[in-house]
Amino acid sequence: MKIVMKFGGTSVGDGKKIRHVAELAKSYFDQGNQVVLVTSALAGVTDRLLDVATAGCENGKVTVVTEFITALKQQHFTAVNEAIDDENLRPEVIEFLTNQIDELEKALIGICYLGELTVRSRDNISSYGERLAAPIVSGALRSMGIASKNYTGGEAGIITTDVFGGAKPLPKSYALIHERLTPGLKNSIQVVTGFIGENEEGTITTLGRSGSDYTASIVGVGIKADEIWLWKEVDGIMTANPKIVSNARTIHFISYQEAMELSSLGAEVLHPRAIEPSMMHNIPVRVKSTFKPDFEGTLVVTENKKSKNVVKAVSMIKKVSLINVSSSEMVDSVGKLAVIFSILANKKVGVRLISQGSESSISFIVNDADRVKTVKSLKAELGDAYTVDFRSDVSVVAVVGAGMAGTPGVARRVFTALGKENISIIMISQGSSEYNISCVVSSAEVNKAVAALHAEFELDKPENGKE
Ligand SMILES: Nc1ncnc2c1ncn2[C@@H]1O[C@H](COP(=O)(O)OP(=O)(O)O)[C@@H](O)[C@H]1O
Ligand SMILES: N[C@@H](CC(=O)OP(=O)(O)O)C(=O)O
Repeated sequence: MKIVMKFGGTSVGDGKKIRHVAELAKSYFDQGNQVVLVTSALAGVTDRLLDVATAGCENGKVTVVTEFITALKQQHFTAVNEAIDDENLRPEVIEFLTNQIDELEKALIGICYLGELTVRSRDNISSYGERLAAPIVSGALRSMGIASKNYTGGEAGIITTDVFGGAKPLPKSYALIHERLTPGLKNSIQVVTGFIGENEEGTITTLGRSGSDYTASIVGVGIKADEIWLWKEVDGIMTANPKIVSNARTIHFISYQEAMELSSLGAEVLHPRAIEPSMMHNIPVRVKSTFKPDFEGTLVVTENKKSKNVVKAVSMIKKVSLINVSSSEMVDSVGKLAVIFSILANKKVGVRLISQGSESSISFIVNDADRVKTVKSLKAELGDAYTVDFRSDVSVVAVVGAGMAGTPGVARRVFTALGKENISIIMISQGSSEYNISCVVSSAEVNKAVAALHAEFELDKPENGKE
């Protein structure tokens, strides 16, 4: 089989974990599979890179950068020593990392002096997490006797749009990936950085936070993989976030559509765009636990295997704000909603949920980070005839499942379960696909809401009797 294996930040959290990841990939390669490995940054590194860049831009303190660089070197050099046994290989990897970290330091110091952090330089800075991880993973494989080479996303052929922080691959990427990675498939494991690509001028871009899943899917299409495996710290896609609901269960089969709905409704287990390339080319995606490799995990495929559960999973979105726009001007008029959403589009604000209760008002959910500019621009551009209110103490809870389509009574069960827990519903939204029902509730009650819906739809019970 031809498999793309992606390992997330927790899976490559330190040198010992990287060694485990390399052993896992090697075991599948030794069984006769062709493997391309996509790696994320070591856990927490991307956040720290962005934090230091933001701090450097705001306070200009070069010492903050130098202290960070010392710690970053220490962390990655320790990982090299833990992951790579072959002492002859270590100096080469250390030299590669040193050069990368020197470049990074110069870029960060430049930000301190200029006091400016553009979207382009944010992408450049945040790309270093993966660029430092990939040579260590590749070195660990070579140390185990497997031929291996590491590539940045751009070097592997991922050429993207110019949308820094949310770039998408250009169609020509797939042929390039095929041309560049296919020759090495038979006798090596090639390691590609997740999360990053480059635009047509060769400038680094990123595919959005948690974008390494998306990279795996893109590479999978490029090399015409039989399967894409996303290795995680959890057992698979589960009926709820297991950190919130302790009796959440692994979902054995889920359709592409359901997985996409779940991830766009907050289940952090997958990047929202990750499924799309695989779905377009009908490549099965398997979500597995790095720490329990023999467990089958979740298979994401086209066909939605019959499940007795109408609801497959419950998810939630935190750090959002509810915006409400109302005006009598909206009654009996044409084009007013277009005006409102154009204002948001011009400010590059994405809308996560919409609900229109009456002709005179519309409510929608945006990321909390976009709240201030959303309210300010709506007030400025709509004028005094409109009222713009917001609430920032809210979260979204959603039930997702293809079985909900055409099944009466699901909404009643959602509202009753929340009502029994005294949880007030602030806003409701259902897509016409009927694959989800989403409710906005107070953030203080969202964990309770997830647990209540998980219990109501008996998601703690084995699906189709299967453990
Ligand atoms: N429905 C869900 N199923 C599984 N994990 C979920 C779900 N919702 C949220 N999560 C969270 O998603 C994370 C996925 O695992 P992780 O190894 O962090 O992935 P990655 O490193 O690839 O981003 C876990 O921390 C888990 O708590
Ligand atoms: N390192 C990037 C990309 C990524 O996908 O990471 P992870 O697989 O650990 O979520 C991020 O933190 O956003």
